[in-house]
Amino acid sequence: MIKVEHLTKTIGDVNALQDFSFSAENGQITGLLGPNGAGKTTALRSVFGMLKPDHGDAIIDGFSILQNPMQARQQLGLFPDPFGLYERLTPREYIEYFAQLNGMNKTTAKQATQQVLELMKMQEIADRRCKGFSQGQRMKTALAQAIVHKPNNIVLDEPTRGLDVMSTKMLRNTLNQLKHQGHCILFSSHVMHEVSALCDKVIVMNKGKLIAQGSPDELCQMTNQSCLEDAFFKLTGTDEGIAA
Ligand SMILES: Nc1ncnc2c1ncn2[C@@H]1O[C@H](COP(=O)(O)OP(=O)(O)OP(=O)(O)O)[C@@H](O)[C@H]1O
Repeated sequence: MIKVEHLTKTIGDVNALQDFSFSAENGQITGLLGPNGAGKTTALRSVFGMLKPDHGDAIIDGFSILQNPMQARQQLGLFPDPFGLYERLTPREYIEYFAQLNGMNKTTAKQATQQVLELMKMQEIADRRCKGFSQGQRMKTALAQAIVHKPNNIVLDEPTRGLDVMSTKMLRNTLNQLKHQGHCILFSSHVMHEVSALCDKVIVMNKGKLIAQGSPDELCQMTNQSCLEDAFFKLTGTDEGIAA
């Protein structure tokens, strides 16, 4: 479970986060939805401890990212940009390396890597260098790296950006599987249909602030609209950043 408590961050002249609080529960997919510049990435970077807020904290499975950063980070899997993979490594080498970075010894890391390669059905590409991989193969490698240490919580910043239809579908299926296994999944997006289709809970933010939260249906009811896109428009007063 991820609890974001009163995050506040000013960057230059911009109030990127203003007393921003929400929680993402286990066994649910929580979407952070907001127009361009709303503060989604800043919030997720604060959750991961890459950015120090001026005020507030993020608590991951009971560990404060500020007070206990090591323990808090060990409960988190961060989905990296699938286009930024180190191309000279094979998925097995890549995933094993990250398993060890997350505190596993060599033997345990090898076993955990084999398990995740099987889970993601990656045996055929496990020992090929990532150079020349398709989008789907890159996405699988990136996701496998994020979950190899079996983190309870998985954080993804605009995970489908640049992915083709097949890779997006594969990612959605995997996120749903992880949710059913009880993981807490938190991702940011401004793609409405993706958020509608995937999320149990949607956190709508704009200008660094929480605007509304609830299931897609609840947000529609709250605003008297029939689809999330219209509800979002009503809540934020903008259609900026809405992607088809
Ligand atoms: N390093 C920085 N320097 C200056 N301003 C920044 C910096 N990082 C973020 N900001 C500003 O903080 C605000 C929030 O940015 P953030 O990237 O968190 O938004 P976002 O919701 O992720 O946007 P997008 O959907 O466009 O990626 C924006 O106004 C942005 O310009």
